[in-house]
Amino acid sequence: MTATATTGSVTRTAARVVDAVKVYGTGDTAVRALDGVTVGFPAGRFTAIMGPSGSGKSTLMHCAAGLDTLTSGSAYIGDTDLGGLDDRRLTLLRRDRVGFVFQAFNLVPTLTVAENITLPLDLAGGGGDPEWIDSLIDVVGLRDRLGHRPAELSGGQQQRVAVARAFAGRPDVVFADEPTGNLDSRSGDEVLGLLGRTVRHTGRTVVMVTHDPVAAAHADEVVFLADGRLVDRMEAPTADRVLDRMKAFEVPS
Ligand SMILES: Nc1ncnc2c1ncn2[C@@H]1O[C@H](COP(=O)(O)OP(=O)(O)OP(=O)(O)O)[C@@H](O)[C@H]1O
Repeated sequence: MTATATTGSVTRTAARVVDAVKVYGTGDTAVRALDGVTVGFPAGRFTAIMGPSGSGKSTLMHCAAGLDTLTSGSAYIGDTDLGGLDDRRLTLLRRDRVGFVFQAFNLVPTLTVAENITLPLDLAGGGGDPEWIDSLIDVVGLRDRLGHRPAELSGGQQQRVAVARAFAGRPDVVFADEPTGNLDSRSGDEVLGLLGRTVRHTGRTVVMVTHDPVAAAHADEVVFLADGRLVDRMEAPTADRVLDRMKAFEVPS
């Protein structure tokens, strides 16, 4: 088991990368998007990845989630080394052990809310755990909308469906990439509160990329990237403290 010793307790790591390097392109045009990042995302916690534009946040998330491969170094989901998996096994791992929430809600317009939530499980040929899905529907507050189609929902409600879908298969970790990018601040706040509640109520793990200090403040911990490197971690963040930390990245003019 992957375990990180912390003071007085042992924290399991739901996902981690070790010495992660990602280079896009070759020669003069090569970009070193990740430059030797080692970071673990503790199980049962909500972690935000922050950093200036181009610092490597999305690249880190994509490589940690098995959506993209590292140039060198290793990425693990639990104890599984993603580098050791062929395409088929990687696809199965993403399907069975990882959930995703994207900025665009990516719901199927012709399906109802209930059908969208269970779609990945239905495609996998399972049906999932009905009790778990039932409790998720309450956590996301969509019980009275189950027969609606996405077009009949607000943006915030659609993202709540996407959150329920991401957790439906009881994944080890849910990766969220700017999940509030398409929402007004009130709906965004609701979705972030929901991600936090789901982590606390279910003991699942969320890793979220954001550039918004207010969004990051919903997380238990923030990790900061700059120029493809991990430069800081902050426990119990507040929007003001995150903003102050981000200001330190700005180049004085
Ligand atoms: N497919 C790609 N091909 C070439 N370069 C890329 C590619 N994807 C990302 N990059 C480069 O890698 C670096 C890191 O990009 P990444 O998208 O991970 O940063 P980010 O912190 O998520 O940025 P943002 O906040 O603007 O979304 C940037 O310099 C970017 O231009």
